[in-house]
Amino acid sequence: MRKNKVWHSFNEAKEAGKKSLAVLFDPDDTDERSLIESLNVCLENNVDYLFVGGSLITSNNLNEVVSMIKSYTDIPCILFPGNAIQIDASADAILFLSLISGRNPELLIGQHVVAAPVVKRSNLEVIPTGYMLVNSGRPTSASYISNSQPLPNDKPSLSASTAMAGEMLGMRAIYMDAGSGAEEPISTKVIKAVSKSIDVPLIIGGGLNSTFKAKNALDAGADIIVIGNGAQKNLNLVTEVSDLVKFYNEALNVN
Ligand SMILES: CC(C)=CCC/C(C)=C/CC/C(C)=C/CC/C(C)=C/COP(=O)(O)OP(=O)(O)O
Ligand SMILES: O=P(O)(O)OC[C@@H](O)CO
Ligand SMILES: [Mg+2]
Repeated sequence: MRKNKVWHSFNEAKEAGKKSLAVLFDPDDTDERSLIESLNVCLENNVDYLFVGGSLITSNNLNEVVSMIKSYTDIPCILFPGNAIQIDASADAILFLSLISGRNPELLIGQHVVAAPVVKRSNLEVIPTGYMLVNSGRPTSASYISNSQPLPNDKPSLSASTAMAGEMLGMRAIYMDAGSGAEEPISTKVIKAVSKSIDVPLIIGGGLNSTFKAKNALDAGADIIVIGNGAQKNLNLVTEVSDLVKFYNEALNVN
């Protein structure tokens, strides 16, 4: 297992008050040409992390996507797996997600038992991550596939207590997700409550398809914001959101 290089970069940034941007690639929605185009934009804009994964991957190209990311960029490539078959040893790290918002044992510990020997043999950096789905209006792929009930978007203390429990269990990051393509992102009240309750890095994603929504998440306390669908539909969003993140970091004088 690699030393905790990626996690340290999450944590050092957080401690310095620095915000980071991750772009999510879903292998099912990625072809070679658009991937190269997107990677160039990520490189030009100094995107901090590249996440790769999906709730359900029907294609067989996880390895190709990771290999292309590794050969075109030196941006850390981080697996964001929907299940135990989404493991590729050539990535840099894996968010070892446990779905702590749900009560489905398969996603709390089951897939992890299946994945553990494969991950152990790899050189992947493992980042134990409490994954919390938050209701975003309509069901998302992640809420449907996980057969779990997301946290309500208007009960900050439920999310805060869940995140605290995850941290107390030893999770080294919390990823709160409204789900890919969410109609509504996670409310700022929920993000604020969670951010105040934990010390580990807080990743926020789902439905961040405008700079306005990205800014709200950052203002509320997100350390890392993730954009997926929005970037896929409009690559300019990567430039706009990374300019926003740079603006924050310059204002903090931590660039
Ligand atoms: C630790 C290992 C190996 C697996 C963990 C498995 C767990 C707990 C998964 C959590 C539940 C889940 C299904 C998460 C999916 C997260 C993800 C990669 C979302 C990406 O977006 P999609 O949900 O694919 O969006 P689209 O509907 O746009 O395709
Ligand atoms: O695709 P979007 O809506 O940007 O969501 C990104 C990610 O958090 C989904 O799991
Ligand atoms: Mg998907």
